[in-house]
Amino acid sequence: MEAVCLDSLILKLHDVNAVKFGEYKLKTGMMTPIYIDLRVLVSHPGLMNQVSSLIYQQVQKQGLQFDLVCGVPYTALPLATIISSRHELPMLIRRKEAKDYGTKRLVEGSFREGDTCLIIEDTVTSGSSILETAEVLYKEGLKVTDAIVLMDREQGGVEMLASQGIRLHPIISMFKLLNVLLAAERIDTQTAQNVRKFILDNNTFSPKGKNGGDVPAIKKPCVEQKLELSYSDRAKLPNIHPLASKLLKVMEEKQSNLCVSADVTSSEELLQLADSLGPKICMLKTHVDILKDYTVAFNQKLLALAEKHNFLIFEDRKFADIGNTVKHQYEGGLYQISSWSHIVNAHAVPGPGVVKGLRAVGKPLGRGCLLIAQMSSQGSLATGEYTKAVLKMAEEQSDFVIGFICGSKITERPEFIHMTPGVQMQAGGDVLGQQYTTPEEVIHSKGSDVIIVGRGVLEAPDRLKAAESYRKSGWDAYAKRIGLCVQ
Ligand SMILES: O=c1ccn([C@@H]2O[C@H](COP(=O)(O)O)[C@@H](O)[C@H]2O)c(=O)[nH]1
Repeated sequence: MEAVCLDSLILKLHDVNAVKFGEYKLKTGMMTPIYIDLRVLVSHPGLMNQVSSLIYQQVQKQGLQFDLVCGVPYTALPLATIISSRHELPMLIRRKEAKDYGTKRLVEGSFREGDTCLIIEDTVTSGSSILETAEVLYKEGLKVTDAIVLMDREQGGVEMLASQGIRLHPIISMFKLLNVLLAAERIDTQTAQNVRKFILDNNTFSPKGKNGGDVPAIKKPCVEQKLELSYSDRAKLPNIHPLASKLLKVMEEKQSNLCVSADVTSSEELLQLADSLGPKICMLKTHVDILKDYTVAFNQKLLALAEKHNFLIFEDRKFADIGNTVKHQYEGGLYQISSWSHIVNAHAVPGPGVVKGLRAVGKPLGRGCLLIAQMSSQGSLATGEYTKAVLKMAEEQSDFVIGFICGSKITERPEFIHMTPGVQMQAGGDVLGQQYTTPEEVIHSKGSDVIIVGRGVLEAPDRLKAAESYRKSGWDAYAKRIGLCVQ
């Protein structure tokens, strides 16, 4: 399969007038200064092949598992057809309207109830077209967990679909497109600024408010008006948890939103890592139970290094039992986690009692907890309604829950900190189902606050150099997210 360079593809799309600047009306009725018209692809078979290759590369990168593909009618139909034919993947065709003769089916093709269907789309604004297709497929007994889109206008489609339990994997973001066209002098700075402002001001996703009512659509920072708070602004919020405030201050001071996941099995190596990478990180994450030579002295040494280099310790214990049991697991046993780890995390599966149990031990010590709202591993069940329930649980115990382990921002409440594992410089995955996203994607596009990096640093030939690259990449992505207003 040919390797497709994203930047040159963007320029080619511009060449064939698939990217238009002016005044256009979207499906939603909204007027837009940029219109992506991928219908023209049918007149450019070479380009159509390249786009199809890129979509399939993304399917592979994400390690998606599915039984069938289905293109959203009509523009994505030929794309899905090419992918289906080239890779021998069975395809379905969704009809927009049923025929009034014959089988009257809305979905053409053979499938079994319970089969998983990957949706392929050309452009996403709100995500409603993908959802409409998914709903038709659901009615036929099919499952839809993932969708791939060539062009994401970054107006809330990813978030809306995530709220419905569908992971959307975009290939080109609106901001990437603008940057490439600007760098190639296809558009001027003013045009790029106008489009950016339009995109940031017109997010279509309105999550349901606490009482079930609509809340305003998510707003991001815009060119003239700063809407998103910086880490240091958030640290000063009146009702922020003191530990979350401390973390945000550390992040700002060290210009680091990097948490290194110290997944090594020797105490000495872990302490050496903490000492050498300490200046680069805001947090060190441990799995204390993988140490083969753990002693109580280890805790004290780690705490001393955390003070020396001003970082927090996060024991990734993933508590998941009834309140009474997690209390013991947190406070006692061999590891006495509450005595040295500033932050722990928990699954919400047992219900609010798990947080109550941890809180009983951790709150008097000034500790904090992250709830696992989503996971980076392939096929994770922590999606959709589950993620929403986790958010609700956090809101109800925000005197102890300081944020989330998640793939992307799940709430606009600035007091909560979003931390994302599964980060490497190259998107991809491992053979055991881990899925990687880049720092830029996690912080800039997905709106998370902290990148958690393990093997990206640990397996690098020079760990310090790698940690510095991740620190810089995560920080630059944050600066870009926040700094749009001060350009
Ligand atoms: O959803 C999750 C939750 C936790 N993790 C943990 O983060 C690190 C990631 O290590 P990499 O080497 O960067 O893959 C690891 O400790 C996991 O237990 C996660 O990956 N995904």
